[in-house]
Parts: sequence; C-alpha cells; structure tokens
Amino acid sequence: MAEKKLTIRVPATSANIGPGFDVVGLSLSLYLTLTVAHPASPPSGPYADPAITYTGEGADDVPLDAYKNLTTRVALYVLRCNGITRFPSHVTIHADNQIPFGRGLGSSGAAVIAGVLLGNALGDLNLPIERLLDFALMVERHPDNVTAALVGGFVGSYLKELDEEASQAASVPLSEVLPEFPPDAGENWGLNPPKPPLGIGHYIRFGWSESIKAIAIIPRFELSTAKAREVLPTEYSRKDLVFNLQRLAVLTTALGQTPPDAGLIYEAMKDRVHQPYRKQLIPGLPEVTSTITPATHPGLLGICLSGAGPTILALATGGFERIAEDAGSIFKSFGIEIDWKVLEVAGGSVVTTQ
Ligand SMILES: Nc1ncnc2c1ncn2[C@@H]1O[C@H](COP(=O)(O)OP(=O)(O)OP(=O)(O)O)[C@@H](O)[C@H]1O
Ligand SMILES: N[C@@H](CCO)C(=O)O
Repeated sequence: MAEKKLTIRVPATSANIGPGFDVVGLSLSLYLTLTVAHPASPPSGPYADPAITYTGEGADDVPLDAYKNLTTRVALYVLRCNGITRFPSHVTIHADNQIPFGRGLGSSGAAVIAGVLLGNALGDLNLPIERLLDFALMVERHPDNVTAALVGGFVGSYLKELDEEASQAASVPLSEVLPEFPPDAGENWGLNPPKPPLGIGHYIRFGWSESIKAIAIIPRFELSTAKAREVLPTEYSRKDLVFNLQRLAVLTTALGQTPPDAGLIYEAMKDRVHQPYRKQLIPGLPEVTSTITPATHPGLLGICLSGAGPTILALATGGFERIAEDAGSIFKSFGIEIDWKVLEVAGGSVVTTQ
C-alpha cells in the first residue's frame, strides 16, 4: 500500500537571554525529530489511532497515547480547528528527542511546534507561518520559545493587543484548548475547540555574529516552567524595568556585530526581572553568573539563565571548556552535578516530505 512519509525537525531554544524576559529567543542545535508515515488512502477495516514510539530525552516519562501526548494533542487541536475531526487512520509517529525536559531549553515549545506542524501536514492544511504561530501561542502563552523554534535564529516577538472578543478567545483555559480525555469520552468531545484569534504573534529576526557559540551548562535536575514563573512578582519598579530595557535595546544589536564586544554584551545580559527571583530555585545561579566574567574567562561574552532554568547559557567565542568546567565546579560546591554542550545557533523548523 502506498504511504505518505514526512519528517519534522524542531530545534531547542533558549529564551530571555538575560533581560528579554518573554520577548527574545534563540534556536539551538539540539532537535526534536518526528518521523511520520500513514497510508496515502484510508485502508479498509476499522479506524486505528496513531501509534507512537519515542527515543531519547524524556523517553521514560512521555505518554505514548495520542490523546495524552503533548505533540499529538496539539496536532489534533489544529486538525479540529480546521474541520478535520480525527487523525488519518493508521498513522505511525516516531519521535527522537535530544532536548532535555524542564531544563530551560524549550522542550515544551519544541513539542508544541512539532504538533502544530504535524497537524498542518496530516490535514494538508498549508497554513502560513503566521497562522502556525497563532496555534502555538494558544498552547504556550509566551512567544519567545515557540517563535524561535518555528522561524529559527535570534528572534524578538510580541503579542498583539487583542480586542475584547479576541482576547477572550485567547484566554480560554488550556484544558479546553487541549482536552486530555480519551476519544470515547463523548460524541461531541473536543470537536469544536476554541480557535486562535488571527495574527496573535509578531516577530523579527535579529542579526547573529557567526563567531558566537552557546554553551549550555545543564544541571542534572528539572525545574518546570510553571514553578519557575510562580516565584515572579506581578509588579516591578520603574528602576528595574528601565535597567532591563536599556540592556535589551543594546543586546539585540550587539550580538549581531563582528567581532562581538564582550565589554558591552556582558553587562547587557544582566537582568532584574526574573533571575533574582529564580535564584531560590537554582542554588549557585548568582555565583555562576557573577564569578565567570570576560576578565576571568577570555572568550566569554555574557552569561545568563536559559529560559526558566535551571540551565545556564554562556555566549562565547572561545574558552568553552574552561567556562563550562568552572561553572560546573561552582554548581558542585552546591551539591549539583552538570552536563554541558557547545551548541550552534540553529535554523528554524524543517518539514521534509518524501
Ligand atoms: N517531546 C515531547 N513530547 C511530549 N511532551 C513533552 C516533550 N517535550 C516536553 N514535553 C512536556 O513539557 C514538559 C517540560 O516543559 P517546561 O515548560 O516545564 O520546560 P522546558 O520547555 O523544557 O523549559 P523552558 O520552557 O524553560 O525552556 C515536560 O515535562 C513534558 O511534559
Ligand atoms: N520566558 C519564559 C521562558 C520559559 O519557557 C520564562 O522565563 O518563564
């Protein structure tokens, strides 16, 4: 029987890059890859739900039931918003994942983008990139990881101010957008999910100097984004906001200049909006970011928390091993073991059909 085959490859991401909380993201060279196959025409016999297999990071934790797995739930949401009630019959999906869960490297953003691209491909929807982003933003409500994972590079984004009706549509609880119930929960279950308003997310890609690599210093413990957001205040002083805005304005251009200016970038990667509050969840965070500097570690440009943590992101043009090993020693003095990787800034998501 003729089969349709496709591959979906989505990069890891690091959000915030210091002062750009919920605003900037950087795609990195670790990938979630889906290999998908399904019969070109519906086979005879009873309908079969997707069969999922999974290798790599998270393999022990991730649900393989298509109605519970984050990626396939997102895909079904996209299909149903476009009038297609179920997956094609007999789909097989193999996920191979290099992005560690709950470490601040955008694993959930990658899973969501993979799901949006999967739904788009299985339904032959040909949605434009802006609409794909709308779907992703209904699931992951901050744009930094999903935008960078979709379009690739060093990206800044904002969410459009919505009118009252669209704003209500966009604030539907996630449990309604992505119900987790099995398909036999009721005849009309999940058939009319709330559709995303049009044009929620807007983005721009900044320049990136090819000489800059990203060192991910990854503590061996998970920290969920939800928990790392709970510790943040709801209001900030003008002084702290201005501190971040000044740095972000400089950083977005400074990282595109060759050669990069460490003196400018190190200071521009400091933050007063999220890192000071997250240090209680990440022992050693202030010590690592204040001890490892361009003066002590030639090649270093700047250092910050990656996303919601606990990974530390160091941007550097050289001296990678010393930066990582010294950060590891500091974490070790707090009883925390780490792994580290030197990553490239990656392109965006790629869908290949065979
Ligand atoms: N490939 C995947 N397939 C299914 N579920 C996934 C996948 N990747 C991540 N998840 C889900 O997302 C959770 C992690 O999301 P969380 O937002 O807490 O961290 P993160 O995305 O890794 O970090 P950050 O948002 O700070 O970059 C996992 O525990 C898992 O439930
Ligand atoms: N901007 C988000 C990224 C986490 O996914 C945060 O820091 O909470």
